[in-house]
Amino acid sequence: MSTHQHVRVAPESTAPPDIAVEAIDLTKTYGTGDKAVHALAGISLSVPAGTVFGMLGPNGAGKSTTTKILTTLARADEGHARVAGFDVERDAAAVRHAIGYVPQKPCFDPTATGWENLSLQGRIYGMPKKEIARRGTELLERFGLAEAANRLTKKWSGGMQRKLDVALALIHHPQVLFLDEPTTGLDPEARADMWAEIAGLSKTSGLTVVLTTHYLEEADNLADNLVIIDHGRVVATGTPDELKGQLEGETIQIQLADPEARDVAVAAVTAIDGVHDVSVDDATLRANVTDGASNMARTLVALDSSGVEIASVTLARPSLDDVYLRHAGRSFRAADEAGTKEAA
Ligand SMILES: Nc1ncnc2c1ncn2[C@@H]1O[C@H](COP(=O)(O)OP(=O)(O)OP(=O)(O)O)[C@@H](O)[C@H]1O
Repeated sequence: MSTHQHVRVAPESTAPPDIAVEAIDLTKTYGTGDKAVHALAGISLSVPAGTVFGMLGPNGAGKSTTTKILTTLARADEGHARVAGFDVERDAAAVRHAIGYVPQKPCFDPTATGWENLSLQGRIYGMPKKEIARRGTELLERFGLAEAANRLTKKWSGGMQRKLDVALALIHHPQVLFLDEPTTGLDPEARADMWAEIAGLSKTSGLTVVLTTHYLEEADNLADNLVIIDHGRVVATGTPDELKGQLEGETIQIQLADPEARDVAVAAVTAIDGVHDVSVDDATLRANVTDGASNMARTLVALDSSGVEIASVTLARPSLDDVYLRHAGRSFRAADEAGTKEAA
């Protein structure tokens, strides 16, 4: 792992398991009494080896806590987890050797060059000098950092620094790479670049990647399978397409001119046959419709007859936001904002 600590060499393991990560009923409470925060209320998940797995959830959902337990940095109160075939509690040292971990906060040394950072990381893992040089060169080239390798990393761009963090986590050839919010704070171009790197890692190196994100688009783009986490529980699981496929038809999204009209609007739309899962968040009303074109027309007529003014209307295929809304009862954005406020 990429935190600066010594780890023992892993015991001989048999062939890599088909399931790279498995968690069963993990619970975790921080604090006690009135101050207790139930961060995890029974998280279970299973990650096939060689795939990208997404843990998607709003701020405060429990993604980082789950990652910390799987990377041996925190202990669950209850439940079990195995990573790369090793139990996270009984074989913690073996787990640490089998994984790379990129936390939310940068872990490179800004006062050292890229090359010095990689070299130090290799020494922490007890790798021979020649192997550090070989693997370091390979990683610098793979991430397009070779030209900058001898410059101080504090002068690198945010995207380059993030890629160095990933390279550091990969120096010792881990089987499973954990990425905690890998693209938070990056500009759109650097984010797209990082997505391409992450997708490439599992496709070309057979690495298992477990990433946490609160970007719906990131999970949709990258994850072969994902869990949606809300309030410390898994509320939905599947491939992005399976999850979206659970919602039949299309989604109508209507921006109300006056948020005060939302109750009247919901009542009017709910009464229409073929319109389901009507919800409203501030001034945005959403509903699923089986036959988009004709139900869109009926919806607009119903709102007009009820005296509800409309600012704009869109019709779209269901997104992961709609999946989240169905399971959590509120939009992802609203939950994300609430989670940020709770944590403050
Ligand atoms: N060390 C801690 N002490 C007390 N409460 C904590 C601690 N770490 C996390 N929490 C709380 O546990 C809950 C889950 O936090 P966690 O960081 O796992 O969520 P998250 O989904 O990763 O969110 P974020 O994206 O904001 O990191 C939150 O309510 C958070 O405030």
